[in-house]
Amino acid sequence: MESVIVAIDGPSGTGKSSTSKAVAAKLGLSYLDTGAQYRAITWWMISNGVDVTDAEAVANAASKPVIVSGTDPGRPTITVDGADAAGPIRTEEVTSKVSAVSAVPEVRSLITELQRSIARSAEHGIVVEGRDIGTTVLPDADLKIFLTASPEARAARRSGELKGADVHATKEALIKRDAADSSRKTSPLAKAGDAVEVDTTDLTLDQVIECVVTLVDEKRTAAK
Ligand SMILES: Nc1ncnc2c1ncn2[C@@H]1O[C@H](COP(=O)(O)OP(=O)(O)O)[C@@H](O)[C@H]1O
Ligand SMILES: Nc1ccn([C@@H]2O[C@H](COP(=O)(O)OP(=O)(O)O)[C@@H](O)[C@H]2O)c(=O)n1
Repeated sequence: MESVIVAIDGPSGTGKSSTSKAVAAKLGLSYLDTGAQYRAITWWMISNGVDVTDAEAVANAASKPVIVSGTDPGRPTITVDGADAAGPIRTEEVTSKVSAVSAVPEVRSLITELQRSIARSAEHGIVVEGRDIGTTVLPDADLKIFLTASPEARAARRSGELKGADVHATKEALIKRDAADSSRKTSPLAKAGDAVEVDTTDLTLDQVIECVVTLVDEKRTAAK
């Protein structure tokens, strides 16, 4: 197997970004954070006065922003209309509004096409992380992983990143976002039938990375 495509899905705080970046760096693959793309389009909607609760308004504006993702796992980047969006997409406002924007089918089809074209052009292969990569974006991925963890572990990890954040409030917000992402009509957060589920609650990040690298190696050996 020359080039390998790895899909890593799961809810917030399960370790998708940290695992995907490290696995891609170790194996010399590209890396794509699809959540950052949905956050970027949400940031553009907010900055341009689009009411994110108005699905029709969001759909009408969806093709306007130009979103570009840099796929080096050592230095992933994201720009919107040429402006660096890495900071602004992580605000609480974007986090609270992203599920509404990402549920709009027009947004999903545009971003899905963008993701497929990035995956196609990755010379040595790519690790793509998100919510619907194994089910919808790249159903033919060589390896699909679905990460899970208890809500308590996920909230503790997330609030550890946000200075002064209350673990209880973080847990409630996270559960609300999972519910919205899992219940939307168009490509909801879901485990693909052929994905390997890894519960990261009691694993260190290094153990999760090791587990995924081993699974990729096994796939490569089997394909020889
Ligand atoms: N297995 C783990 N054990 C402890 N902390 C972890 C583990 N995996 C990730 N983390 C930490 O949890 C936080 C969220 O991880 P991240 O990779 O951003 O998750 P996701 O992309 O699924 O939202 C980060 O601060 C990361 O360092
Ligand atoms: N493939 C994807 C990735 C993210 N998303 C949406 O984008 C949001 C932000 O994703 P993220 O991966 O940045 O979220 P965190 O897990 O990092 O908090 C999710 O809550 C989903 O609403 C999606 O719909 N499909």
